[in-house]
This record gives sequence, structure tokens and C-alpha cells, in this order.
Amino acid sequence: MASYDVIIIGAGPGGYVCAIRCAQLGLKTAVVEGRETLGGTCLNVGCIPSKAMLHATHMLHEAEHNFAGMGLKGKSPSVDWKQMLSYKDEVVSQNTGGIEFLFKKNKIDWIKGWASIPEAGKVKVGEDVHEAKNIVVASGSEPASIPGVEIDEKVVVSSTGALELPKIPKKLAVIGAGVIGLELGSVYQRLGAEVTVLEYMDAITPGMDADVQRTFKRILEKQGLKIITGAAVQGVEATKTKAKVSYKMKKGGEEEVLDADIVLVATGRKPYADGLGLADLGVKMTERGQVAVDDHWATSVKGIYAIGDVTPGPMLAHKAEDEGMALAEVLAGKHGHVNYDVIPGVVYTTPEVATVGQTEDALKAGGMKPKVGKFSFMGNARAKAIGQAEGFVKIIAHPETDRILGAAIIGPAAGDMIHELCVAMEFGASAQDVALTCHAHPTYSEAVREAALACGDGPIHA
Ligand SMILES: Cc1cc2nc3c(=O)[nH]c(=O)nc-3n(C[C@H](O)[C@H](O)[C@H](O)COP(=O)(O)OP(=O)(O)OC[C@H]3O[C@@H](n4cnc5c(N)ncnc54)[C@H](O)[C@@H]3O)c2cc1C
Ligand SMILES: NC(=O)c1ccc[n+]([C@@H]2O[C@H](COP(=O)([O-])OP(=O)(O)OC[C@H]3O[C@@H](n4cnc5c(N)ncnc54)[C@H](O)[C@@H]3O)[C@@H](O)[C@H]2O)c1
Repeated sequence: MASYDVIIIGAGPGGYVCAIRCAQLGLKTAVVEGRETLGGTCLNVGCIPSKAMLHATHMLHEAEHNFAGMGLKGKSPSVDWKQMLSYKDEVVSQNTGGIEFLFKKNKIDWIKGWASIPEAGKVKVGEDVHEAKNIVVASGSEPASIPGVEIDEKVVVSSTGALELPKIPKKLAVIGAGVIGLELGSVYQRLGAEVTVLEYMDAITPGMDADVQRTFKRILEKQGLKIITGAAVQGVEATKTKAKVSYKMKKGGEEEVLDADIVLVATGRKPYADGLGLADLGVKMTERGQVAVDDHWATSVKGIYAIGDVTPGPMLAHKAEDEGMALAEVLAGKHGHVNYDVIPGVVYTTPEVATVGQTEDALKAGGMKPKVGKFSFMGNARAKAIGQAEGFVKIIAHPETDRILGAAIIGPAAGDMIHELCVAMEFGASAQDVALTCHAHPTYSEAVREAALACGDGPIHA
């Protein structure tokens, strides 16, 4: 048994970042993690392995579809599936090992095992009870299914199963055209699977800018993904090797059946706090099963805090990380703040899709007539040079003050480019501020400047 200033439960992006900042601020810190490796969902079965698979399959797509046009002739590569999975596993272990190194460097104790909280100030792991002035719950989330669909991780899989399939399926049915469905759907489509995505809503990536939704869907369909929107999945019947997905079209009411070798259930994730004993402690939860917190991530029980996917807000690694850093500041007696209005969201398909802040539609629904500056990558020399000129940058600014309120990018490196606009928003910049900033040529970022110019007197290359 040991005594700490802070014990954090869960070593995902929320927990590990919080631990590192706590240690840097001089607090005696331990993290309890039940998995074999650090890094949580994100590093082990989420962000990192999915991006490794997206990268590898994007390379394959380039070789198959775009090399010859650039004068790179020869046989396209064949897929060694086992090797591709080992490459993904190697990327994961480099990253999880990196967190272990950072823990040692910062003198953070990793208490291995599953934690419970018998009372405020105490954390139990196995037979050991540790003392902590503060406890941070960073226990994350797990896949959520829908009624009539049981995940067996063999034929009916969550993202976790989809990242380690024994072979590439011939037919993959994906339930849900959200981030997971489209990223992993793209991976298998590029590997040659016939992929059909069933989405309940009338558009893909619900909540995103409608312009982006339409363009994104058109591009994905051109790549070969079959996307059926307005399709309510009713259930899945699975045998040992096949499955039938039944769905009902919301408009006409037709009942349809889709045959598949593998079904990926990508209908969202739910907070995970099993076994912690929060109910017995009287920790207040939201109606959606999240741990309720105040502005400083304090739960209803003194000395217990919560961050990341287990709390309300977008289920994103960087949201969890920001909360982890800010909470560490609070626990060290300083000020911690997260600006929830400027949290970017990125889909790592090709092209990438990145958004931040408000959408044009939401502002219009609220009665504002925002300025909209849009610029197509067709007018961007660098995007043309790599054959990715589909898509656009869209900046939404206040009609009177010109202050940037939101942005959406669909195009090459969108996930990196969005940060220029995040920084601009954090500094309360106007579209003109971005338009008057010199941007190097030829870069994709010039499209951001052109979209900012489009909020004023107009872009140059359109
Ligand atoms: C396929 C996929 C792809 C994703 N891609 C992205 C992406 O590209 N970008 C992005 O921003 N987000 C992405 N996400 C979401 C991202 O993974 C999560 O938002 C992020 O991991 C949340 O971090 P967290 O620290 O709150 O929780 P988690 O990362 O879920 O970590 C929680 C940890 O707590 C541990 N734990 C739980 N209970 C206990 C206990 N009682 N005792 C000990 N340990 C415990 C768990 O084992 C886990 O390791 C993706 C998710 C998935 C599934
Ligand atoms: N690049 C990233 O940042 C990234 C990548 C993967 C996952 N994540 C995070 O992981 C979480 C889970 O991802 P996700 O894609 O599972 O969830 P999601 O919420 O993004 O998408 C779920 C989709 O399933 C649809 N759906 C729900 N019920 C349905 C039904 N019965 N029939 C058909 N469609 C149905 C929803 O309308 C929605 O479009 C998200 O919060 C996401 O932010 C992020």
C-alpha cells in the first residue's frame, strides 16, 4: 500500500496525459491500468491502429490507381495480410511503449490491475488498498450496439474485432456511417472487399456541415463504397461464417436484407465505469450513463474527478487529453481551462475531413446570416500535383465582426490544416486576419487563405 497526491484510473489519452502533467507539477502520481499495455482505447484499439491501417491501404490504393498515371509502371503490390497486421501491431507497440517510457521518465507509478474505489481517498487494486488525496476516473468507453445486434467479435464485430480479422472479408456490411464506419469501411474497400454502409440518418457523419456531408458521400461512393442512408437496421442473424443484416428503409418502409461475411457495428460508443463502485459511492451520473462533472471535472463526491470518454462531450482523444492537462493544473492549485468551442474533429479517410466550431446550418437555424468563404482545391496547385483536388475549405465568419466562428475542410491533410483555424479562433481572429497572413506557395494551406479571402473581397484563384 502506498500513498499518493493523485491516483488516476485508466491510462488512455485522458489518464496518461493527466498523470504526466500532475508529475511535472510536482504531485506524487500513480496510474492504475488493467490492460497489458498503456495508452487506452486510442493507442491499443482505436486512433493508432486504425491510422496505421488507413495509411497502409492508402498506399495500396495509390499504387493500384494513381501510380501508372505518374509514370510509375509495373505490377501493383499484392497484400500480405499477416504482415499488414504485424505492421499495425508494431506501430501500436512503439506508441504504447513510448508511454511506458514517459511514465518512468516522470516517475509515475503504474499500478497494474483493475481498480475500484471503496471510499473517497482510497483505491483498491487486487488485495492492495492505496491512498490518494485525489482520484481521477479516466476509465474511457466501450463499443455500443443496437437492439437485435449482438457483437461476437468473430462475424459481428466492433472496431476492435475489425482491426484484427483473420482474413479480408469478401463482403463487409457496416452499420453506421459515422467516423468508425467510414474509416474502417474505407480500409476494407481499398483491400478489395465489397463494402456496404447502412446509415439510419439521411446523411453520413450526422451533425457535420451539410455541404461537406454531400461532397464526402459523393467522393466515397466514387471510390467504391456503397452507402445506403435512411436505413434503420433491425437486426443481424449470424452463423459461424456469414450474416444477414435486415434493415427497413425509413421513407418507403421497404424491408431489405443484406448478406455479408463480416458485419462491423459502428453505431457509437458508451461510457465505461464498470467495477469502480461509483453507484455505491453516490457519484452522480447523467441520463446517458456518463459521470457527471462540474466546470473543474469534479464529480458529486469530494476528491473524485472524471475526464475523457466517461464524461459528457465528444468522445475524442484530444478532448480527453485537454481535460487531463487542465485537471492536473486544478489539482496542483492552478487554473485549468478547456475551450469546448474549439475542439476539432477529423475523419482520416482520403480525402480527410476536418471541422471545428459552428456549422453554417446551425448558425442559420439560430437566426444569423453568417459570412461563408469557400474555396475549392481545384484552384490549389499543390492539391492538383498529388491528384487530390476534390473538396474545399469553408470558413464561417460573423456577418458584422468577421470573427471566425467555424470551419470545415475536405481535402488533403485537412486534419493538419484545421489547426491554423483553431489557433485563429482561440485568438479571436477575423477571416481577414487569416487572409492577410502570408502563406507559403505551393501548399494546401493556401486554400485556407483563399477561403478567408472569400469571406471578404474574394479569392484570387477562383
Ligand atoms: C477505432 C477507433 C478509432 C478512433 N480514432 C480516433 C481518432 O483518430 N482520433 C480521436 O481523437 N479519437 C479517436 N477515437 C476515440 C478515442 O480512442 C477516445 O476518445 C479516447 O481513447 C478516450 O480516452 P480516455 O482516456 O477517456 O479513455 P480510453 O482511451 O478508453 O482509456 C481508458 C482506459 O481505462 C482503463 N480502465 C477502465 N476501467 C479501469 C479500471 N477499473 N481499472 C483500471 N483500468 C481501467 C481501460 O483499460 C482503458 O485502457 C477512436 C476510437 C476507436 C474505437
Ligand atoms: N477520427 C476520429 O476522431 C475517430 C475515429 C473513430 C472513432 N472516433 C470516436 O469514437 C466514437 C464512436 O464512433 P462511431 O463511428 O461508432 O460513432 P458515431 O456516433 O460517429 O456514428 C454512429 C453512426 O451510427 C448510426 N446509427 C445508429 N444506429 C443505427 C442503426 N440502427 N442503423 C443504422 N445506423 C445507425 C448513427 O446515425 C451514426 O451516424 C465517436 O464518438 C467518435 O468520435 C473518432
